[in-house]
This record gives sequence, C-alpha cells and structure tokens, in this order.
Amino acid sequence: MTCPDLSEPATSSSTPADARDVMTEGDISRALRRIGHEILERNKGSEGLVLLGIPSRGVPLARRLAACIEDVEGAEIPVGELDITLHRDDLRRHPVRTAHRSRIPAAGIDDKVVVLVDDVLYSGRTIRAALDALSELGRPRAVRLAVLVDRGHRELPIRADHVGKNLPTSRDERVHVRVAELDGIDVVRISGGEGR
Ligand SMILES: O=P(O)(O)OC[C@H]1O[C@H](OP(=O)(O)OP(=O)(O)O)[C@H](O)[C@@H]1O
Ligand SMILES: O=c1cc[nH]c(=O)[nH]1
Repeated sequence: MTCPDLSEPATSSSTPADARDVMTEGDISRALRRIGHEILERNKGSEGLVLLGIPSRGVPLARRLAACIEDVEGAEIPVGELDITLHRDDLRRHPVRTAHRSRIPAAGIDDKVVVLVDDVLYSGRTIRAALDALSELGRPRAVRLAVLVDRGHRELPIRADHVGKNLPTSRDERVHVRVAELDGIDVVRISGGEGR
C-alpha cells in the first residue's frame, strides 16, 4: 500500500443521474494526506499509534492513512479491523447480520493511541458500537476518530478528531463513499434529497 500519488490519472466514471459528486479521487487523496499529518502532529510522532478501520470502507481508508503516515515518518504503522456488528444498538431490530472477526495488530491496543477510521460519520451510533467493541479488546491510552466525511445529524455525543470533509446534508440525502479497493473507483457522492 502506498500513499496515493496525486499525479496519477483520475479514474473516470459517470455519475448516476440522481447523484452528484462531492469529492474526487484527488480530493480524497489530499484529505487522507492532511489527516495523516494531523494525526502525527497531535500524537507528536508515530509512537504508539494503531489504526483500526471499521468495515466496510473504513478498512481500506485506514490502510491508506497508515501508508500516508509511513511516507512521512518512515516507521511502520500497525493497522487492523474492528468489527462492530455484535455491538450495534439496532441488533434486536435487525438480528440477521453476519459478524466478522476483528483483526487487531499483534502488539495489541493496551496503552496505544488507537485511531478509529471510518468513511462516514452520521448519527454516531457506529462509533458508539466501535468504542464498545474496543473495550472488550483492551485499554488504549487514548482513542481518536478519523472520518473521510462528517455529514452531521449526530444522535449521540460523539465527534471526530480528524475530518476529510464536513458535508452539510439533509436527512433524506445519502452519502456514498466509494473506494477503489472495494468499488473500483474513488469518489464521494450524494444522492436523494431536494438538492442544496
Ligand atoms: O454514524 P452512523 O449513523 O452510524 O453512520 C455511519 C456508518 O454508516 C455506514 O455504514 P453502514 O452501516 O452503512 O455499513 P457499510 O460501512 O458496510 O456501508 C458508514 O460506513 C458508517 O460506518
Ligand atoms: O454511509 C453513510 C452512512 C450514513 N448515512 C449516509 O448517508 N451514508
């Protein structure tokens, strides 16, 4: 994994008629680079950092972020995946969900600075579940949150420490983050709503 090279040609694709693009491949790359620098600045270096991506798209974003940090620091950043399925607060309403395994780096998370990475922050319920899942795995020194998009409408007292783009949305809109690793393209789109 490498931190994306901004000189690479952008992937082209057509935007569906009911959607509009709000972040391009280049925007996403620049946002991840900036967040990588912010994480290093806040942590005063890479010592003790562990990045945990939240499936689905938080995982490739965490890997890219780690590559961006490694580009600057030269040190390898442990990356893992944190499955939150069994900690969701809507599990009773939607019981048929497949739980996956969390993959925690070998050194664990005790006394580390864990940065949770996700694509979209909306109600905050996914991150609440992530904090719950994390508490079963160890006791980090600090937990921080990096998201590519914060679309607002929080329902819990949760905020991100690092945000790629603050995107004011209406509740009837939907933000779609697409990443090359899973979707074959890097783009952030909004669909639905009445337009802004
Ligand atoms: O702040 P919240 O209201 O919890 O919303 C944000 C979460 O919702 C989406 O995940 P989703 O459950 O759609 O799964 P996905 O990542 O597999 O698309 C998104 O990827 C975030 O993880
Ligand atoms: O990915 C997500 C999650 C919540 N809301 C959205 O619009 N997109």
